[in-house]
Amino acid sequence: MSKIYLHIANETNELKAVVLGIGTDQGKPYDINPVAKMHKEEGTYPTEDDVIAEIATVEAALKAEGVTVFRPKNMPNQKQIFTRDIGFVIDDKFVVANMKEPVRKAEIEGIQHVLDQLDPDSIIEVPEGATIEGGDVLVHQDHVFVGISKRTNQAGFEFLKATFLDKQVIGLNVVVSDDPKKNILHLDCAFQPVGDKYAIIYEDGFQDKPQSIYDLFGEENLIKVNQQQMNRMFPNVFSVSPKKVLVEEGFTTLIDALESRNIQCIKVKYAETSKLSGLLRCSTLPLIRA
Ligand SMILES: NC(=O)NCCC[C@H](N)C(=O)O
Repeated sequence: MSKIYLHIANETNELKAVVLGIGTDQGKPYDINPVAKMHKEEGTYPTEDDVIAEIATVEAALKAEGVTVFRPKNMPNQKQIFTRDIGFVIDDKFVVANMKEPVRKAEIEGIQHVLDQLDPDSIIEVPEGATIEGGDVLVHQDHVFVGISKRTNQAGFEFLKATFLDKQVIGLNVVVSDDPKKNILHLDCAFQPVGDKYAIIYEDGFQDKPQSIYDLFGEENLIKVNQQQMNRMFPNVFSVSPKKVLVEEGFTTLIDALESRNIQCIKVKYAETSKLSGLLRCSTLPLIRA
């Protein structure tokens, strides 16, 4: 079996290998976050066929960029779209997430064939009591940003801090609400580095001003989005390199903002999947970046 040599130092370096979610065999609609709950109640929940079709366009776009794309094995009655949350890579370590929502705990079994290709010493398990989901973890060279959210608790943050001693691990409390317009499900719904020095940010998604982000990026390099844009998940794009980003095709103001900074946008349709409260970063689990 060929080995996978993990390497993730940031959110933007040239992408070499990724695990992209699948939309098949999802089982019943779930309401584990306020946005999905709203769509379930209002009868606007996305169909399985639409989600499958949208993910297929992402797969094609990634392959066109020369990226090796791994997929989860289909499991009956499991939503396996948002691979980002089930595990994450920091440098050469794979942290197996401890999912807060019981209904998502089995998803990791779908990527066992990927885990089998890793050096067993590179796999880190999260201790009981600590919950962490990958959407709350963003690596930025010597820094790791950790969203403390409904899904990732203080113990999860402390665990990462104690495990990655050579990193500065920064905890950021995000806004947790039952209101679908206000809730920040994971840190990557409110913040994401992009390009070689920029970051997309929804400032009101944090309980306190995220000073560390201002200090590290500089306010002039922050691409600020408003609540309506956050609700459409503008911060949740996905970089294939510092010069190229996958973006939902309807995010025209963001596309302009990125292109004016010399970041090329690969446009994909992902609006139906976004109704589950996840977009492109949420659907991808990078394993290797340059
Ligand atoms: N990183 C993310 O924000 N992931 C999106 C997960 C959406 C999924 N429906 C959930 O509620 O867990």
